[in-house]
Amino acid sequence: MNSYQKNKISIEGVTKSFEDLLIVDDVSISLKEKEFVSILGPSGSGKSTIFNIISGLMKPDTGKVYIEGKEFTGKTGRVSYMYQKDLLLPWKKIIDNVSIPLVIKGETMQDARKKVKKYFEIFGLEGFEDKYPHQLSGGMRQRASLLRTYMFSKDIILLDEPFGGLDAITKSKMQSWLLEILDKLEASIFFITHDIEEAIYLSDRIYILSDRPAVVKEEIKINLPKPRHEDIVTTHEFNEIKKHILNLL
Ligand SMILES: Nc1ncnc2c1ncn2[C@@H]1O[C@H](COP(=O)(O)OP(=O)(O)OP(=O)(O)O)[C@@H](O)[C@H]1O
Repeated sequence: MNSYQKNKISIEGVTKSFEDLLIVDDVSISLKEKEFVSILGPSGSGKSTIFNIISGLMKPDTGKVYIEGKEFTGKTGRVSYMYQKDLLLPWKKIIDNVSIPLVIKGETMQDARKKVKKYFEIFGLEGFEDKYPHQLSGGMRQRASLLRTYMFSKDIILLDEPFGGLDAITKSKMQSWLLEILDKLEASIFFITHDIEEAIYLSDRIYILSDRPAVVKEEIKINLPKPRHEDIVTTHEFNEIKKHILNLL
């Protein structure tokens, strides 16, 4: 990553309280083009609130949200956002679940199906277009949710603990898969997690948040070589970063 890259997202001086309880305190963070940036912090520290503000679902009390340099504070519809519990509709086939964002944007079901179909291979879902969510494994359902999110807006994506509900083995497979397809997606991704190893393994940069109210404690650049493989988690460099983060939290 170099300093000439454009900001896809930047939030500046964002503060948010709920009923006099300060949750987010003067947070300024950014995401550059094609970057993968994690927001790592304790449970309940205000991470999802920051995503709600970036996506425009919530207005900050103070501060501003910019997307590609334009002000977007309180405006929805520009970035993809996958919630922690983003469920597929059980009564719809996978292809129709994934088509929803395009249909909401006004495309016919037929056109939407055609457009999403070409991404089934990248997302490891080829051949499962006409299955229902309960016929897929947990990892596949999560990939289908990710694809649905990606179809809303392909260039800027917010992922709120997308692998949080998966067992350790599936989670590790999903992380490796995500790293493999990142180049093809050509997206800039903000990723919420409270899993330190996940954040180091996947990210170009990590913002470490404090306990509530969330303030940015440190911004860490992850200079581990790419492409990254699973065994990187056993290296000295990886463990040094992990130790540093553990000391901060
Ligand atoms: N709409 C709301 N009204 C009142 N309080 C809220 C609201 N949204 C969030 N909170 C409170 O703000 C705090 C931060 O919540 P948030 O979901 O942003 O944290 P988080 O870091 O994403 O947590 P987790 O990792 O557990 O999902 C919590 O104490 C929560 O109860």
